Formats: sequence, structure tokens, C-alpha cells
Amino acid sequence: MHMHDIYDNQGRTERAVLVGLKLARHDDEIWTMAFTELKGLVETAGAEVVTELLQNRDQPDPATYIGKGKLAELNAVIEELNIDVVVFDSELSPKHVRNLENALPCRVLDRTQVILDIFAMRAKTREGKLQVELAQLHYLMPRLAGQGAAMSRLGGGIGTRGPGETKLETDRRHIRGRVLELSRQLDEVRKHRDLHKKRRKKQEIPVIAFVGYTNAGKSTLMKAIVERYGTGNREVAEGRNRLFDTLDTTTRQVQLPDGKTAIFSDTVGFIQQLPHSLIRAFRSTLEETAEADLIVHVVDASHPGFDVQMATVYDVLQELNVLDRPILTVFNKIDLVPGAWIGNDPNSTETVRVSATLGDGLDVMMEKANDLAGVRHLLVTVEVPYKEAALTSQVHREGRIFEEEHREGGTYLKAEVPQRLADELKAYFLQEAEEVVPQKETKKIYFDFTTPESDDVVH
Ligand SMILES: Nc1nc2c(ncn2[C@@H]2O[C@H](COP(=O)(O)OP(=O)(O)OP(=O)(O)O)[C@@H](O)[C@H]2O)c(=O)[nH]1
Ligand SMILES: [Mg+2]
Repeated sequence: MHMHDIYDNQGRTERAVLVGLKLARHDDEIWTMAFTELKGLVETAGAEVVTELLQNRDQPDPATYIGKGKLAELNAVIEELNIDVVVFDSELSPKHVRNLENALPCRVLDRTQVILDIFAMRAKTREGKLQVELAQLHYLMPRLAGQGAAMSRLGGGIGTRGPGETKLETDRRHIRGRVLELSRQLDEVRKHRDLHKKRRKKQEIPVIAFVGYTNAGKSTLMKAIVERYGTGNREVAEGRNRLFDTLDTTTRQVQLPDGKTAIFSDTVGFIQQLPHSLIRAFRSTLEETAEADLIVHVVDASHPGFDVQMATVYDVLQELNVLDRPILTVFNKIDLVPGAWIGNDPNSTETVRVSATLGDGLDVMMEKANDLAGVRHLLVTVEVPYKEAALTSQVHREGRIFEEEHREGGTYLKAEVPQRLADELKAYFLQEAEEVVPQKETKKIYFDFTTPESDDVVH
């Protein structure tokens, strides 16, 4: 059971008006981007945005979100333009919803409901569907009073008009029961997945997770990589130019440049003010990221607000507590902005520029991913014969050298090297190699895309 709020019963495209409230504390650029994004979301959900209404205020009106005058104006617009649904630009409080529904002759939605609706349309797997329904119920619960209409859509069997106190209680109990049931079913689905995960861990296969803003190109990149380097199932759905195209996690096996197998995973994209009920419900999907050995942060470098989008992604990653992982930032869609200055990402371990559609930069990306994805490093103490000079210079290139001496039998080295190189050096070990435990530090969220530096210019 899903709420397809945007469609009416006849399946006719609904006519929507967007209402934006710009508060004194809002940053101009970020606010405008979020509002433009809301338009995209409403269209993605299938409605036609007929017009927009904006208001500047210090604070939202405590009763009706927008002021009384604006509300009157909105009423006139609804009448005149034959509007079916009003969409407000942020998450409305239960009180706002109640008052606005009473004051307006059409349906009232907020940004969160639109996102929930898109998720409901997209969910394909059992887990995805359960998660969306759970998020919808979490959103609905505190807003039950006055949402008789919403309840009838959601519950079906429940009476249509409310909110008599008794009915409200029945609704609450019904929803609570459903929440419990959904949580139980989700637990079951997840248990299965955990089994898979354990097996993977045992085989020491590194997991590389794509994260990024919605529409950044994660799926397109996944497809390009799997086509080139995939082993096993190479089917990946085509990326599409629409918001929240991907909801369910796809994982595929890929061969890294050093020959080792890795698992790449593509999952749901992020957005500003990702509804909290959704983060809660999708926590386990998002937490897959927490299991990853490497996080690949895909950025749409051609988007004018890509820095804001990056900050949003880092906010979510911080909430998921995964900023201690190595991060490879991939500036994608570079074909659309050739020569543009892009900037650095102080949060990432490495940066690379690619075009997923043209395939540019993928090999460099794979090499960097290879180096960052949990490749075990070992501290070796060796004496390499002089005739093996190539090996010595390889240690210089790939390792970190702590001691070096030219001895009679060869070059004495104490160095930290990748597992693969340690294997090659095995014959010359003077003592057992030691495992190097990677240092994990929590990074600070910090951005500065304002001052171009000469070596950051893309040629
Ligand atoms: N020009 C250009 N377009 C790209 C590139 N990579 C992706 N796109 C386009 O960007 C749009 C979004 O791509 P997706 O791969 O679906 O994006 P996503 O990050 O998976 O999006 P969600 O699943 O919604 O989070 C599609 O229309 C792609 O064709 C690129 O390198 N260059
Ligand atoms: Mg996708």
C-alpha cells in the first residue's frame, strides 16, 4: 500500500502550485537551489508545476506557515488556475498541516511527502518497499489528527472521515501495529543479507560503495565500470536523468588492476534535507556504506551547486559515522564542463575526474580505488640482491621506506609495502613481515571552493 499523492483517482496529471518561504537565516544560493530542486521533485512525482508563490519572512507563521495575506493570495491562485495540490517547500509541522488543510480548498503536501511518494514509486525489492512504507508511517503518525483523508488512502479499510477521538485512537493503534509488523519483516530480510556479508568478509573481498547526490551519475559509472572490469553478472540498469532513480542497492563483482576481486555497490542517492523518517527507514541500506572498505563519492561536476551537494553528502556520511573510511572523490560529467575549475575536496583521500558516459578517467579511477580499497600493507625487512634492482625501485615507488642501507649482499630495506609487493619480496625477508594497521582519523567537514588555485585548473 503506497501513497501516490500526486496522482488523482483518474490518473490525470495534477496541477500543482509550489509555495516557497525564504527566511532571513537562509542563504540565497542554497535556498534557490533547494526550491528549484523541489520543482524537479514535484515533476518527478508526476505533477505539473503550474505556478510558484514566494514569501520572505523572518520566521514561519506559527499557525499557517505563510502569512495571512499570502494565504489569501494562495487561495485566489488555487481558484483561478484550477489547482489540485499545493506543495510547501519544507517539512510542515502537524499543526501547520492541520491549519492549512482547513484553510485551503485542495490537497496540501510538503517536500517530505513528495520525496516519500517518489520513493514509493521507485521501490522494487521487498526491503525497499517495506522501508518506504515504514518511513511513510513514521511521517504520518504525529500528523494523524486532521489527516482523515490521508488515512483513508493509506489504510483502505478504515473509515474515511475523522478525526473523532475514538477513530484517532484506532488509527494510531492500527499504525503502531503495522510499524511493528514491518520492522519484524525487515529484520528478517536483513538477516539474510548479513549472512552474505559475513561470507564476503571471510573471503576478504574489499567492498567499494558509491555514494553521492541524486543524479550525480553513480549508476552510470557503475555500469561503465562493470562493463569494462566486471566479472560475473554484468547486468546493471542504465542510469536515468531523474531524481532518486536508484533505490535498491546493486552489487557487482569487479576486477581491480592488481587482479584482485572487489565488490562495487550502487545505492540510493542523497538530497538536501533528506527526510528524517527516510534516513531512519533506510538506515540499513545506507549503513551498507558503513561496511565499505572504500567510499567513492560521485559528484556531478557540471551542476552549478555541486559544492552544496557535496556538503549534503558529507552531512549524511557524518550522520552514518563513516567519515573515517578512505574516500575517493570522483568529479563526474567532466565532458559537460571541459576546462572548468573544479576545486579540491578536503574530506577525500584522493580525487579523480571522469566522464562516466565517455569512459574517460575510469582507468585512473580504478587504480586509485585499487590503492585505497583496503589493500593490506605489510612492514617488511629485506635484503634485496643487487641483481634485483627492479624490485628495489618498485619498493621505492610503491612503498614507504623507513631504513635503507647498501650492504654486501644487497640493498637492506625496512619498508611498508602493499601485500602484493610483499609477496614478491618473500624470498628476501630477513624476518617475518608485520601487519600495518591503518590509522583512522575522523575528518572534519570543511569546504572551500571559493579560491581557485592554479594547479586545480582542469585542462
Ligand atoms: N554528460 C554526462 N552525463 C552523465 C554522466 N554520468 C551520468 N550522466 C547522466 O546523468 C543522469 C543521472 O545519472 P545516474 O547514473 O542515473 O545518476 P545516479 O547518481 O545513479 O542517480 P540516483 O540513482 O537518482 O541517485 C543520467 O541522465 C546520465 O546519463 C557523464 O559523465 N556525462
Ligand atoms: Mg542511480
